Amino acid sequence: MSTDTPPCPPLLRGIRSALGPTLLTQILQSKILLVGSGGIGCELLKNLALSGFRNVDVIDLDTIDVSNLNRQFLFRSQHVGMPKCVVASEAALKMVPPPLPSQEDTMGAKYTPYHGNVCDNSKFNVPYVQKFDLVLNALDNIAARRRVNRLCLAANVPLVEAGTSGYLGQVTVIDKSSNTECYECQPKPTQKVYPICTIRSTPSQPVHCIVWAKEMYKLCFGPNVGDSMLFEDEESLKAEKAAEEEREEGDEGDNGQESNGTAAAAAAATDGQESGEKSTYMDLIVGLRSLLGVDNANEGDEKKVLESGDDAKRKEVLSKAHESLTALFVTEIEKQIGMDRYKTAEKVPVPVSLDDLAKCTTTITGEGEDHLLPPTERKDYAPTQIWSPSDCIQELASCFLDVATSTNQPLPEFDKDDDMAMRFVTAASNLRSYVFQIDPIQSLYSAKGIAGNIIPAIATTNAIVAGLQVLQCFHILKAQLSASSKSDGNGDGAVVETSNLKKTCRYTYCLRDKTRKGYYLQPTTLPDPNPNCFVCRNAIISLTLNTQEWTLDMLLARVIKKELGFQEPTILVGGDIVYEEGEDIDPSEYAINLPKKLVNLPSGGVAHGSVIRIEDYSQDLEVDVNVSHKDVWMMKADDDSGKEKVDDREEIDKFEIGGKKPVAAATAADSSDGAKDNAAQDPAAEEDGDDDIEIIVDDDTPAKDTAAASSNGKKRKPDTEEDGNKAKRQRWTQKT
Ligand SMILES: Nc1ncnc2c1ncn2[C@@H]1O[C@H](COP(=O)(O)OP(=O)(O)OP(=O)(O)O)[C@@H](O)[C@H]1O
Ligand SMILES: [Zn+2]
Repeated sequence: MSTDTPPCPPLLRGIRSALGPTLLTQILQSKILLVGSGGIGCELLKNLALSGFRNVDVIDLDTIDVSNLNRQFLFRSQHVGMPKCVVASEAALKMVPPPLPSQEDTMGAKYTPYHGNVCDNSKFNVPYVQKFDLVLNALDNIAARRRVNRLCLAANVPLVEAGTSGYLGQVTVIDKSSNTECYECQPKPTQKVYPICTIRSTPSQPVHCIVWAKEMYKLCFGPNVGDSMLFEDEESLKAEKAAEEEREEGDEGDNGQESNGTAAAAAAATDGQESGEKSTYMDLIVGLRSLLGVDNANEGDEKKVLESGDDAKRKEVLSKAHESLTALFVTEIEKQIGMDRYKTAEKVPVPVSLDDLAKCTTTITGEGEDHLLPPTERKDYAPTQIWSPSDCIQELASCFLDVATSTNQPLPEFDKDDDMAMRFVTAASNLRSYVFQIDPIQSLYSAKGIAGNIIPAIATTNAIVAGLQVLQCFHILKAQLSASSKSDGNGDGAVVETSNLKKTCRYTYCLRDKTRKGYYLQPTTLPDPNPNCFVCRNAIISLTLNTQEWTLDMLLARVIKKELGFQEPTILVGGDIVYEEGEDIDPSEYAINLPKKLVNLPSGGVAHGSVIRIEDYSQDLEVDVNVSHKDVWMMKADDDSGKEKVDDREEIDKFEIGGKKPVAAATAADSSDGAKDNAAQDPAAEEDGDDDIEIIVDDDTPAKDTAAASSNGKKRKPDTEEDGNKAKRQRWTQKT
């Protein structure tokens, strides 16, 4: 970067007075990458432009939605549907103070949009990031943040990371050469944790019913029926039955005492259905999927199951839907009551009335009499209305008809912004709430808030956080400037001084309530890295799973990609490659190993005590994984008995990443109990990959501690720097 001082554009004289001419020159000449041009990103772009930054790349994968217009102020209604990064870059460019007339060409500002996913390694890789003086994150999900974190570490470029959640926000600087904590040094607490048995059989809050309805949506329309935690087939039931028998044997050996006195534990032990017997609705729903064309569709298939005017088919769909809904909301409920499942429950469930269910077959959509239309098609419809049970039935019927007339099969994963998905989830969850007498019944509008786990975005918090990010940019540029001038001062230039951002940059919290000293912003020093972080410290990871049952495919999808965030992994066992992905690599070469059990992999296989090496050149990441074999999973009861209780999740699905993987911030800060740190994972329940997920784990898993810490909504108010560092248990739960 040249240090010639260009003349100052008139509108930047204020900046020059405040920061000095040298830093202004640095600002004018620096190259910045901004990832995300949503809520924070729009604010940031405006700040960058008005501060004089002239060379900015903007990456965003999204297009503008009407719902963005209230706070993403660079967008107007005519921009709806256009790429965010394009519109935002154009708007910001117009705000860049114009150069002096004589400087037109050399001072020309460039705001370059890239409409794409930052995880796309072919475009946004280490050499790309190395071109920048610093990177700014304005993202809303963990996967993308994780990706940028790794790219910046690999490229050794400082990253200004930020997030907001309602009135709370935080900004920090991650810099490899300054030895700061990285984004992944502290694992991210997940937002909600619900016991599986609560969702399946003992719901008590609207949110339990909504989580259930989202699983039901997956069961009815999802790309893979087995992905729904409500799915049952012979095989899974057989395994469940075997597990139960084992449990019973274990209990006998323990004088037959109930391991945990709580009603939830009792329900968990038997869960939703008698072991070995499918729920009454299961086969009907699987049949309905097939009738709707969910299972038999091929990609790009233009054929609809139900053409307009085909009354016979329409009748068939509605009649099958009626049968399934009756099984779901009447027969199965009666069966459970008959089995005394709710003997001790405060409220015994009440099946939906058969009269209401009959509305299913009379539902009409499109033109017709008002009273026969589903609620969302009526003239007076408003998303804040509360639907009666018969409204819910009609809405569900219309969803089934929509799917039958759609060519877009199988449906994508649940998305709160998808109209049909929200209609389905609102109706199904409310019917369940009616059955279990849970208040309040939700409107579509409020159900959407719960289903998407939405904390309303506060434009002011975004603005404050973006302001703080730009202040950090000034500090970084200043430190880079002083480091380069010191290096130059060595005469021969042989020793390159690196900037230490810990001296100048701050981790800053944006608080809702004032600190004792009366401040709403709480700056603290940049934390040191977690020595156990496998991303920035190359720490060894320990992994416990059933090596005789897990296949390489499971390991790859559930642990290596989903948990550890590898993008293009190469997996080595005993020094030999057993799997490889990436550009120029033939995926079929190692495909043969994917279905193999870990113990049967080449080079001696993976068993207790084996070490697997995983490398990812796209992220410049290598890690060793110490594997332990485990096939019986015991868990501690949450009462004081200290007695162990069998974890009743699918044995095969269980794994534990522990020891060397950074522990959850909440438990790390609060507890010295190592057992808590090793929360068993339930990958089946962790389908979604972003911040908005509800993780569903069983009762008594230590993950509960994490959830409590992240969802209690109370944030510590750090008054001193030390307090501020402790408050990091709350970090990174932000949405935006
Ligand atoms: N992997 C990614 N690559 C590029 N851009 C991303 C990626 N993930 C998220 N983004 C972008 O980051 C921005 C985050 O901003 P923000 O959350 O304010 O926007 P939003 O998703 O439109 O808001 P909301 O979710 O509240 O409706 C979005 O514009 C989103 O498109
Ligand atoms: Zn780290």
